[in-house]
Amino acid sequence: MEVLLGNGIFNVDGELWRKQRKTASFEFASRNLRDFSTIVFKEYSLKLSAILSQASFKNQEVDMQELLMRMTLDSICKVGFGVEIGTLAPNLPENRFARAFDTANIIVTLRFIDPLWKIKKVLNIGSEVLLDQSMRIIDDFTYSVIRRRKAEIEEARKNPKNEKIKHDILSRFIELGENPETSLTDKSLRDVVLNFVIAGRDTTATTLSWAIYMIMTHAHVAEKLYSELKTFEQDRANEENVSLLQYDIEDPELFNQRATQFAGLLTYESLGRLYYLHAVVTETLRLYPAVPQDPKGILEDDVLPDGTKVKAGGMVTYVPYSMGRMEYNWGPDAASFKPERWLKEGFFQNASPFKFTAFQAGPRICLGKDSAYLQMKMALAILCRFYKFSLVPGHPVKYRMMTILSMAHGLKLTVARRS
Ligand code: HEM
Repeated sequence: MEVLLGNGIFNVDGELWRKQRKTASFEFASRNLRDFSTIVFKEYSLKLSAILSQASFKNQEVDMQELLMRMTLDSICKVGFGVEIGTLAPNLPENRFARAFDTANIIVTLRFIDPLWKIKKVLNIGSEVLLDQSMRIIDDFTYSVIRRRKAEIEEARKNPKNEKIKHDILSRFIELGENPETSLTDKSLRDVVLNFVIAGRDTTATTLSWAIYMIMTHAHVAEKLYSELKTFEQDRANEENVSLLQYDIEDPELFNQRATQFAGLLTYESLGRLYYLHAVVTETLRLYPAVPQDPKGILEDDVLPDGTKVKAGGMVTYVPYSMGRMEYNWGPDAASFKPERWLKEGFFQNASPFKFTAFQAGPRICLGKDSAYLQMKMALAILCRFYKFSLVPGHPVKYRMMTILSMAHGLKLTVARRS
């Protein structure tokens, strides 16, 4: 994976990992990044809502997984390096960076099962040529953003009065790297940014796709969620002293205005009160963990706590997909989608990360978990409050066998507006 991930957090161990983990944990805990992400996630969820509204008026089918991939790519590029790449526009434009990024991601992953990839690389043929071309596009784009950000930060420093504080992860890493001891080269900055894009994009989009699939195939869940969101909306409107816009679902303009008004009531804190929604997302990840299996190399001979001997040079894989479905862990109804299992007297109850392993556990537990929940809850709150989804008859929902558990043929659905 070196060509794509370099020395980024995913791809390194030891000191290189420890340093990045420390800086990134600090950043992820910052209020600035959280507030900036909340604004970005809201803006892009509303863009998605506008596209769905248009599709519903025109009775068009949409591929929800594709739209969600566009939404999360735009969001992570904005949060990660402060750039608007605009793939979630109504005409669904092509974007060179986005295409190259998808191509490189697929080819690098397929190297795991293609014994000939090294030969192809040496001879510069087949998929390795395409990978090379894609990496050039990705690197050109990323390095040009890094240079631009550095110049902006330099310029702002000359004019302290005009200093616009940038909240994207890249700007923060550039600033943190100004201490000569921790100074980061452009290559290290490139690795940091691309690792975050990889970490935060497909994982969130596929989880949202599975969540919508679960919601539309479990009518009682859709209704419970809708009812939680309606109550929330009224409570928040009362708290903020705003009167909710009266609207007719046949009026596109008013309908979109109303969705925007609802989004205005969604804050980081208030999203924390949507326990049923939180349970729906978590139950989705139990059955459809975005990282379904997570292999690790063995450095030294060792004995696992249950007595299993493992040998240096081999591999151990923990499998969140299986662990999420074991009756031993979840009881006899382990195979059923039941968000209620996460609630006690209406409040969300977390499980140990060693039991619910979708985000890993221990020192390398996912750093973006809270950010992912923030984005997923923001998007689902708006979508499930204003739309009802139906699967296009006959559309096959099948697994795609890649590192991330996505749907092989996308998620084709029709959309109806809700009052
Ligand atoms: C549903 C969404 C997500 C899931 C299921 C998920 C899952 C995971 C898993 C399983 C790992 C461990 C990988 C390993 O063993 O090396 C991981 C690591 C990581 N995740 Fe996430 N992730 C999600 C979203 C995000 C987002 C949105 C971000 C950031 C914007 C993010 C940032 C990271 C980072 C930086 C690591 C590496 C941590 C380390 O190696 O120390 N993740 N994630």
